[in-house]
Amino acid sequence: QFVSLRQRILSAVQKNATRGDPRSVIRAIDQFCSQKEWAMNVGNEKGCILDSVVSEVNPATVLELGTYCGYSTVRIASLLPPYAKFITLEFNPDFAAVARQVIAWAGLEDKVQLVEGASSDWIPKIKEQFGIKTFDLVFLDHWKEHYLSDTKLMEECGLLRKGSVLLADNVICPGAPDYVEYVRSSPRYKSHYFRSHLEYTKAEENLWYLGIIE
Ligand SMILES: Oc1cc(-c2ccc(F)cc2)cc2cncnc12
Ligand SMILES: [Mg+2]
Repeated sequence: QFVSLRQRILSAVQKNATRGDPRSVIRAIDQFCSQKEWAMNVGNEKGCILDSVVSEVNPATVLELGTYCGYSTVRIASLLPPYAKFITLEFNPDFAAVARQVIAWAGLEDKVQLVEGASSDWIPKIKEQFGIKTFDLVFLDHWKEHYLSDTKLMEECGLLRKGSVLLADNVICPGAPDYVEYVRSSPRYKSHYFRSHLEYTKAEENLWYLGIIE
């Protein structure tokens, strides 16, 4: 019967990756998506940029908006210090179900909390539900229409502080023009972008780096 793309990605991980080895999980997904079928993982080129930002920030608290199959979740979780708190929000229950299994295959289920539901519903509850004051790093990789509203919501909920870093995928493709316009014109942020390509393609893409300065 019909097997969904996310199920085929999970099968590729279970077939080709070693349990407890995050790097083999990343490699298995990248091989499947570059050789068999495109999927909207952040991919290896942007993934290396993500890795360098995570290593530089060395965050004690991380929020990821948009888990999908858990590819970037595994990349981030594998670089965090042992005491770090990492929350990833996924709206789609089918994606969340696959991501849980991918994260578990990588042996990282104790490093990350996958929460199902809408970011706009969960962001106001994070402080009391997870005992987190502010986030050192936020990776935005969910619906582009929600980048700006969710960033404003995080500000309003006091989840961002001076020094917090926000990294946003897909500011070109599919694009988040209102978000880029807002953060570029705000005195609160220092922003720059990393030039890259849309995952598994030659199309131009940027990762948008945002540092909160006040
Ligand atoms: O990295 C991404 C890429 C694309 C996407 C889809 C179709 C297309 F043609 C180009 C790009 C969509 C995304 C949705 N959420 C998170 N990340 C995404
Ligand atoms: Mg993306």
